[in-house]
Amino acid sequence: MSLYHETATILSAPTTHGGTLKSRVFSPPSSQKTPLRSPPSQIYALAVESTKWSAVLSEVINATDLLRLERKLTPILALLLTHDLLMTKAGVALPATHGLRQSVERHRARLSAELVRVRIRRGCATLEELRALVEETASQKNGGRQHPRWVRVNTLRTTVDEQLESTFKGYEVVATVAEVVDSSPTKKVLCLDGNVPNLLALPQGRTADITKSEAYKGGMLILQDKASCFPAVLLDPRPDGDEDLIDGCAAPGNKTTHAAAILEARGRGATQKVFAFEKDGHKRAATLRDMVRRAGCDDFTEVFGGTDFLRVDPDADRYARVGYLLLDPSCSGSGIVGRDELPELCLPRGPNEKTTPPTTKEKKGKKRKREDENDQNEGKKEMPVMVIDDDGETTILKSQADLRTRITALATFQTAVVTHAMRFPAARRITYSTCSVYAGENEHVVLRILQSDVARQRGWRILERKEQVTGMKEWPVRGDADACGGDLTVADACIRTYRDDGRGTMGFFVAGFVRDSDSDDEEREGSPFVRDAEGRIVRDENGIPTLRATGLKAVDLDKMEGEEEEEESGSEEYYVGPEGDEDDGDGDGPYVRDAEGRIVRDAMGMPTLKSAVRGRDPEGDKDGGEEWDGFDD
Ligand SMILES: C[S@@+](CC[C@H](N)C(=O)[O-])C[C@H]1O[C@@H](n2cnc3c(N)ncnc32)[C@H](O)[C@@H]1O
Repeated sequence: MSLYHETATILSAPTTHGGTLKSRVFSPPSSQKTPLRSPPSQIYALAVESTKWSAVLSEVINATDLLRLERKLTPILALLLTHDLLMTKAGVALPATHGLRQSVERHRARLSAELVRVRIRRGCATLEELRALVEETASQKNGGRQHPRWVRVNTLRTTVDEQLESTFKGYEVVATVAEVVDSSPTKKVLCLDGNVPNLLALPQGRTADITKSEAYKGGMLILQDKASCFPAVLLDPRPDGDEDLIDGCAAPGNKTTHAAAILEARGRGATQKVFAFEKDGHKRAATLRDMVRRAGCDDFTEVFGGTDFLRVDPDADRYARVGYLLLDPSCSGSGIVGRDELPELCLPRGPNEKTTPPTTKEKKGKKRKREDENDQNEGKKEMPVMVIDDDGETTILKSQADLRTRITALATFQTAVVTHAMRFPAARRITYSTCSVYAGENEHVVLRILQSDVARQRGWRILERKEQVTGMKEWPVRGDADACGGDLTVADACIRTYRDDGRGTMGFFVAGFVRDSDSDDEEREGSPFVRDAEGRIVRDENGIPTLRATGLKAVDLDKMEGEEEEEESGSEEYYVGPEGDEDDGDGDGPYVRDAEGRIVRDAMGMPTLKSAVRGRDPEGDKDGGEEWDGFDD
């Protein structure tokens, strides 16, 4: 069977049977009689792209009367072949003499001419504009209107400023995610996120700008949902004490490389390391290694592929200095955006279907039939379903009881992973995250962890909201109080995101744990040196640290003799622009820039809005004015 027949079969199967399109293609049930001969990735891509284009292409096919002229073509085959003929560079992936290929190539000129008409009818001046419109429409159908394309700038290899000057040159920098998602799909706009440093939001329609860029290929840009950046930000690894960091469930490596980038940006100690564990010893481990290398942290990150984190000995010498652990174990993946949703498939009319409008009687009959079908589908939609976990595991769930059993099993594993992490002797900060929306995998797991013997014996407690790093503390969506048994402190400490709430993220959950005996503040209390907001020891240009007790340089004899230290300027000269809207019409966007045109950020990397600076008393408030609290909220 050809790629086209196989894809047609997959697309024709009722979606209530056999799970999502992805699962049907990549993990077909063992009951499937004939295994797929074409590469699953090709089938999947053809199915998704043709579905996205199906409204446009059905109009083209209907206008050319293709199905009446080519009686061997079914509507779905006509759609798939026309897609490849008109929308891909390579054309139809069949030999030139193949009957299917000829059946559409014979009509190439008319099909192309009709495509131009359809494009003009949709008000698009170019095919590129039509493509963007199709992408936009598809993402709206996925609830994607609220979902920008999130891009993490990998500071191990580049900076936001460098990227604004290169990959995103010519982009308008706007102040809110809403402006990005509401802009025209072809518009070059982006915004800098207000919760996660070095994260950009772009319109979905500009994804190709990223994926085709040298920066992306060179590991400078990483496509990562905003919510998936929260764990590394909340973990907040610092260089004090030269503590090592573990990612216990690491592949494909988004969070490992993010945590490594944060550590490096803060002046990683010369011996500080990241250990990344991945149970899968094959593809996922290879992807993790590749990502670590591409992201540029392989010199201080050790990858342990094929290693079960639960079997790693916390008391081994190698891990004696592990202070931070990031845990993002397998979960139900129920918060992932776009997992089940495909845009609606519109098929062209068959040769015998009428083009004239149906009579009232026909309409009534059809309506009743459709309602019957819908009712049946509604009944079937719930169960059975095939769920794919976030790490690709497929499970068939026949009933709500099955779902509960699955969540309970996952929760037991998730609890075991975090309580195991709590056994590392020097550990003092842990994050636990899932891309699940179920309380059973989230708040309930947090409560179980807090009540565990190891947590009590070793002094672990929840990382409260007020102790969280800037950006996470301000995130407004918190844990579910009921699911936390009414414990408001724990609920407020938990961070949630929902995929349909207009904040542009996937569904996600993260919570942090700290050890009381070893908390950050106490650690810093014990430190003899002054540290900046990022935890770095403050040094002068010669590298001499500043003593906390005296505020003097540790070996600065002049100062010790009482000489006044020259006051640091503290406030650079910023061009803020005249009063008015955020952009001020000066063409350089809503943010404050320094004399060299770079966006000014605070110690956490958050950009400074002009409006925030404008309200400031020029004499007072030298340390930054209003606190940044995010764009979305
Ligand atoms: C949710 S994914 C991690 C995603 C990753 N944090 C990221 O952001 O790229 C969970 C990963 O944990 C791995 N895993 C599951 N059980 C594990 C275990 N006991 N030890 C180590 N890794 C495990 C899975 O194979 C999967 O790759």
